[in-house]
Amino acid sequence: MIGLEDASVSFGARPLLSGISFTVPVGRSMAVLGPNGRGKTTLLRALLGFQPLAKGRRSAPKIAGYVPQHGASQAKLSGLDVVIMGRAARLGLFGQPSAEDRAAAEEALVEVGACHLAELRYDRMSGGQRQMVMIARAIATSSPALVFDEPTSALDLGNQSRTLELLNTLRLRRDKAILFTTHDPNHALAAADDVLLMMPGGREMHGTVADMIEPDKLSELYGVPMRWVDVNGPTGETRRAILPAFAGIEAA
Ligand SMILES: Nc1ncnc2c1ncn2[C@@H]1O[C@H](COP(=O)(O)OP(=O)(O)OP(=O)(O)O)[C@@H](O)[C@H]1O
Repeated sequence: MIGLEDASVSFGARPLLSGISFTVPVGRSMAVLGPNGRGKTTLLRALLGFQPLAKGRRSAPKIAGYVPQHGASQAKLSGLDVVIMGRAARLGLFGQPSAEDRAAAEEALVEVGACHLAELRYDRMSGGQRQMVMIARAIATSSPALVFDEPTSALDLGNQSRTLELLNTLRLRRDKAILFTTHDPNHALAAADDVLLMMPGGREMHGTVADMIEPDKLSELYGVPMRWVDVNGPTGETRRAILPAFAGIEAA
């Protein structure tokens, strides 16, 4: 289980998170949505112990699979080496990766569909390729907690779709607590059970995807009118998507 209980974070005199509580049990996935600068990254960092709490408590396993929004450069390491680093916390200070660690890293690369990145230097990869490698690294930890900060932000639509399918597959195995931030409510529809809406002005709302991902709440969250649309899926099924009606978009 991962979560925060009555947690507050301040930067200097500025309170950013105030008495926030949520839990993500093993077997469920929660999406966090909120406007830029509202505190989503800070919330993840507080949960993982990278950001001190002014008040409250956090629950997280000692080793978590974490994909930060902006990964470090990992200069000159291959994709596989970066994924093997996900095993590092299990190795101790001077431990060398075993054949088993290597196999787990290779398996994680297969799982995210990024075997072709194993030998490529990480610092020469595109933003999207790095993101896939970092997701593999998180999976390679074998932690029961996976925490992703905007895991699809650098990905094209095809890779977004594949990554969301992967997140959904991980969700449906029901053996991990998964938390991810996103700016697209459709990502919550695709891969989450629950949603935390960090509303403007400091309020939070928490509930199931069905209760949280709906036009009125999202219009309030972003200040943009939202509407449901039906889109045909590849096998003729109807998929519901929720879209912003940006100014300039003509009525359908
Ligand atoms: N170490 C820090 N010191 C001071 N202020 C900080 C620090 N880290 C974050 N902040 C501020 O806290 C606020 C929230 O930042 P955070 O990155 O958590 O937002 P976010 O919701 O993830 O934003 P985005 O959607 O743009 O990624 C921002 O105003 C940011 O400048």
